[in-house]
Amino acid sequence: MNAPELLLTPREMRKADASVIRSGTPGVTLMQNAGAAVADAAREMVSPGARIVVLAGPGQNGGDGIVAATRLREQGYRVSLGLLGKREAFSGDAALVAREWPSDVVAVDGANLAPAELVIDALFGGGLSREIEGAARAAIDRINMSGGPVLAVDLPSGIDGETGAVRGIAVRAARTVTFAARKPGHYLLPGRTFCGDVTVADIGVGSSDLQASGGRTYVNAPALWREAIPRPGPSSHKYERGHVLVASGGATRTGAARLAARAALRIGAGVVTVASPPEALGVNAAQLTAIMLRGCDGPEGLHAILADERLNALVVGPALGVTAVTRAMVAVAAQARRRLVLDADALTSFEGLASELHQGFRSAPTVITPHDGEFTRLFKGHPDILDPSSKVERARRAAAYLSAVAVLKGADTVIAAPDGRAAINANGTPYLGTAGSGDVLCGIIAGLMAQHLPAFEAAAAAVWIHAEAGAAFGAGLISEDLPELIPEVLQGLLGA
Ligand SMILES: NC(=O)C1=CN([C@@H]2O[C@H](COP(=O)(O)OP(=O)(O)OC[C@H]3O[C@@H](n4cnc5c(N)ncnc54)[C@H](OP(=O)(O)O)[C@@H]3O)[C@@H](O)[C@H]2O)[C@H](O)CC1
Ligand SMILES: [K+]
Repeated sequence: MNAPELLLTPREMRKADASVIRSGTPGVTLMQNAGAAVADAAREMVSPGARIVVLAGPGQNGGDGIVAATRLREQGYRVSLGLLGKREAFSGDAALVAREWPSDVVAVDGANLAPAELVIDALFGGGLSREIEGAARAAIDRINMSGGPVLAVDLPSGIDGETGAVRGIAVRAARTVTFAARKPGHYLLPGRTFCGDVTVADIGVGSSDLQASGGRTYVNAPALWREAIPRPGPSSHKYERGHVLVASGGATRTGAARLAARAALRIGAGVVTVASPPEALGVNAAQLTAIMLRGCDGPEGLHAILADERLNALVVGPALGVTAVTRAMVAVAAQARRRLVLDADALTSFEGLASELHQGFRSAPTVITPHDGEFTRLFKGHPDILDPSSKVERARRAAAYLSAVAVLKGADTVIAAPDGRAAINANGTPYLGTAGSGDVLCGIIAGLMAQHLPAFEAAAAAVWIHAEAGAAFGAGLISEDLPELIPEVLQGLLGA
């Protein structure tokens, strides 16, 4: 089985580098390896002898660029080197490799990009620390205007490796070669859209060095949770596969619960029940077959239903209304100590009241699934949670504060656990932005938790499966399609 792919922030990457250097490999060897990998990628992009302009910044990223320039020149390419700053200003390993460049250099603003068949962007990588202005900004502007392909070293210059943010301006690359491990900024938006194809070069950083970085952010992919997906045994009966209860909204707001319920059943929960307000029983009954139905009159009704201990996973929120009654439903669900998924109105009903949920979920696995708007409303008054510029960090802090897994939705959905693990999802499709899509996601999460997946694995698997189903369908997707697409995705995962 493949190991989960760890993503390292620039700070964590520096710790990994330090670990390599402690074990005896000099830093300049890492730089030589990095530059050689960039040169290899360049050779794949242009024909022999092509004109290549390398633009190098003042740090180690520039050093990698100079190594690549030197290699490519030796291999017969017509290479010119533009520096941001003076050649003498390089320090450390970059100063060592700068001495080996045998030809002239020009200032970055004097580099002529017009004849270049390839521009190698080595202005800034993991050391970018502020907004880009002045000569560097003008250089990036010219790279983007040049119209030719750009190969970025480690990160497209201007993209923050931790957050994926554009620090004022950023290079638009056709390809990015990064080293040892991808960075969150390669996956988080908008960074992802600037990178082109990203490849990871092995520069001699071993897996124990990567572990030494302390990184706990992963790409969300089956390697992270496939082993946890249950396969029913020969003697399993339906209640062993879990019983999900989905709370329905009133008579004109019942569709969300049915979407969640259908998804929970499709992902393998043995039994699924919709808990319906009395006035909505008719409309729900008319549209449910394999899914069971029970009348549920508000929080007291929910409390009474939960006397049945076989109900082991709950979905509360979709289309329930932003009201004190919804808050009371959440309180009943939390006190019932069942696996719990909270979305939509369950979260918005606690606008500015996250403190009422603080640690309320400690006793049972809980997942919250806000999009950005719901997240901002829920954590109003909590700058420590809302302010970090990294989406991963915001999700992580929310998870720690609530003792719940936080799924911060979007085109770059982040899943974070209270223990600090986080995953960034990358297989999404814009077609998932359709009414009811989030309700289906809640149902998949609850269906997996009902089958005893731990909350983080359930949430991460559900986000991936949901996205995979949406991407498989493509144009014309509506939420009703999503539960019906789950079997194929599941069969692909389980090989059955
Ligand atoms: N294992 C690896 O991954 C290796 C990667 N390598 C490469 O090293 C870089 C990181 O190198 P570092 O020197 O830390 O950082 P940078 O080269 O990205 O940039 C630092 C310099 O840039 C200046 N800076 C930062 N932001 C700006 C800005 N907005 N405008 C102008 N100048 C800026 C910064 O100046 P300070 O004043 O902040 O100090 C530095 O001068 C990594 O990306 C890889 O490419 C190694 O080669 C080996 C191993
Ligand atoms: K770069």
